[in-house]
Amino acid sequence: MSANTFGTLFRLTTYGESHGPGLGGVIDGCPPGVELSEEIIQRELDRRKPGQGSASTARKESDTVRILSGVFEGRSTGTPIAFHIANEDQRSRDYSTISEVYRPGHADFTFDAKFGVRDYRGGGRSSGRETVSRVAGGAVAQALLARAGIAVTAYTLELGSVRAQIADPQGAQDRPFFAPDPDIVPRWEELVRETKGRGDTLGGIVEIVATGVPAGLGEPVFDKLDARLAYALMGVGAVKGVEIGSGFAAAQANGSTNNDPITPQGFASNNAGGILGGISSGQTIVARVAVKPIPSISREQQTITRSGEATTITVGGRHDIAAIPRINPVLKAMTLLTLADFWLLQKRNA
Ligand SMILES: Cc1cc2nc3c(=O)[nH]c(=O)nc-3n(C[C@H](O)[C@H](O)[C@H](O)COP(=O)(O)O)c2cc1C
Ligand SMILES: C=C(O[C@@H]1CC(C(=O)O)=C[C@@H](OP(=O)(O)O)[C@H]1O)C(=O)O
Repeated sequence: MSANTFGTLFRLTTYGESHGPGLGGVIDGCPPGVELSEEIIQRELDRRKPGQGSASTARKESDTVRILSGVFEGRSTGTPIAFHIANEDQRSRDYSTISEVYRPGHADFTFDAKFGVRDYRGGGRSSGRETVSRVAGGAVAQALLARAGIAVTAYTLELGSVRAQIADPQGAQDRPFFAPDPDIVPRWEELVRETKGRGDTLGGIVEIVATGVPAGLGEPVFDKLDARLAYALMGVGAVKGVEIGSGFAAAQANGSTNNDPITPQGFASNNAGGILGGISSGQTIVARVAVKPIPSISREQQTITRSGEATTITVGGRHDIAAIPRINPVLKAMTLLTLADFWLLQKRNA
């Protein structure tokens, strides 16, 4: 399996760089008959595209998707679904300052260490722009899973250290900033303004909720559902931690409080986050992701040149202040791709 392919039965292969002609991917393994169109994929891409909200990069990309194969008269045909998204606003000349100098916190140093050649115009393959292909692939997984009643949502729980109250997680999907609590949005907007004014950036926590997942998805040993979900989510740039259910808080709990009592009517709580022994329990799956602050900051930082000499850098170009909320649909997509894979596996084994 190529390092650019995700999944086993439902596979996404992606290509493209931030400043190349475009990005895209191929979905292999989607059964025939799934309702699909450019509009259906575009709906998801529109949630991620740049230029929306005060935390977003000023780069203007319409992220218009073109389906090249695998869909006929509004349905998947069972053949590879290929899609392409053209880059429209590279303005690559803005990026000359990072050609010889490594940005602290970004992948410039490690990319050079690995490949010895780096397309310095923006983040290249390491750019968050690469996630556009994941969202398109996730939209295909969403269409497949909708037929089974499985749905995924992802919303901001914390921006910086300002936490939202979760009153209605299920209804959160279409709210501004993908926030479960609309009252928090003005406070977050103010935090973004103030942080941007200091030439700095923000991280946060995103919560992901999957409903309608039947009991039995996942494998008991190496391909545990929680392990594969963490792999999928950690594979997104800027993600630094993943927890399932009560997660890190479980370390301080007792068995008596952390266990979810089982009654004839079902589980009495959901500290497990919907997964026990690597297998879905039929409860709602809950994961949280820690997102680090954007590394490209306009404040002076200490670094080195490609030849190892000490220097400083003040990063220019067009950058997000926070990957949140644009990362939210990406995390949703990675969860959908993971679930689609396990769902097909379970159907095959049934
Ligand atoms: C949706 C999204 C948008 C991002 N926007 C930026 C950005 O504008 N500038 C930047 O320096 N990093 C941005 N990042 C983060 C970097 O891509 C990421 O930190 C980098 O690839 C290094 O990977 P790591 O943080 O996982 O180690 C973004 C990430 C995502 C997922
Ligand atoms: C363009 C997007 O976000 C980009 C994510 C990103 C990064 O380093 O992750 C850096 C910036 O772009 P560039 O690669 O040109 O420096 C952002 O604008 C996008 O998400 O569509």
